Amino acid sequence: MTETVIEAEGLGLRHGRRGGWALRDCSFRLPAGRVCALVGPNGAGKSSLLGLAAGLVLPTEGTLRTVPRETLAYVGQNKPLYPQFTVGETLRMGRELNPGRWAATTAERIVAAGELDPRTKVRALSGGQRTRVALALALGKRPGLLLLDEPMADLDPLARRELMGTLMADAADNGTSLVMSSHILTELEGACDHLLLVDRGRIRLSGPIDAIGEAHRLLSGPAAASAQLAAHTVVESRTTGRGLTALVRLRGPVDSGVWQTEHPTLEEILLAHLRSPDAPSLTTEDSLVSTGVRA
Ligand SMILES: Nc1ncnc2c1ncn2[C@@H]1O[C@H](COP(=O)(O)OP(=O)(O)OP(=O)(O)O)[C@@H](O)[C@H]1O
Repeated sequence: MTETVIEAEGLGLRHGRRGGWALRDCSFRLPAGRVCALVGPNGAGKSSLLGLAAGLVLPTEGTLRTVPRETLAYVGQNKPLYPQFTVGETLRMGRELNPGRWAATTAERIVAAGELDPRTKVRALSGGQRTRVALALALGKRPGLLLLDEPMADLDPLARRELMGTLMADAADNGTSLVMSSHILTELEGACDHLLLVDRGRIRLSGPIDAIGEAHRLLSGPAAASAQLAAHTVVESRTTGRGLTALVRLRGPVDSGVWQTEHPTLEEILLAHLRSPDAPSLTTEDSLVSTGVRA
């Protein structure tokens, strides 16, 4: 089995003793070398999951294993940087904190691509410019696993495209595993090959994007034939007049004389799951937690 960079089992998190569960009963495995989209609506638990993976908070229940701390980098939504440092001092700090592994050229190239003057104080930077410095610091660390909480949120479209390209190139060249959160799938689709859909603190979908796509079909047919759907796992079904459309996971053959079958888009799959909170979740083969596998 491929190396694992995150393995969660029965993971749960409560913020404070009186708080509700931000995450509950989450089990999944992220194989090394994947670029993973962590998607879900506002308040779903994405930041909580990244905070747990980054070791910023401890689980209330269950376990999460990940890579050693020195090979992990995390860029949170608030981009914690020292405001009184200049950009140049921030990169020097990166070098001093990561002796022997600091990728000076990578970090400097990211900063230079944003035309940032190394003498500018961090507090004088815009939100998007701070994101750039935070990404330079994170990639400079040459992480084995890079966790990014809504990295693209305050970047303009050009910077977004350029930095996404830099992240992808780094992942390809150095085998960096990436987890990027967003509540907008289209922001990450195309760049990612693995998906974690979190909703109301639960993992709803987990696995390679190809496998998740392949597992689902969109069926259209007469509402009168709806009983036939019981042979499959129905994620969502909608009736319009005499017609019925259903997003299903097939468990056997479909009568092609009755149903028209299509491959749904990833967005259709996600939206159907979000609209149907009671639909069973799906964890595809290689992201199943197998007891005994060490990270
Ligand atoms: N520090 C905290 N104290 C108390 N509750 C919190 C705290 N942080 C998050 N929560 C709660 O935990 C749940 C999950 O929040 P989280 O920030 O992980 O969601 P998210 O998916 O990242 O959302 P968004 O897309 O809006 O950033 C929410 O109900 C939120 O109110």
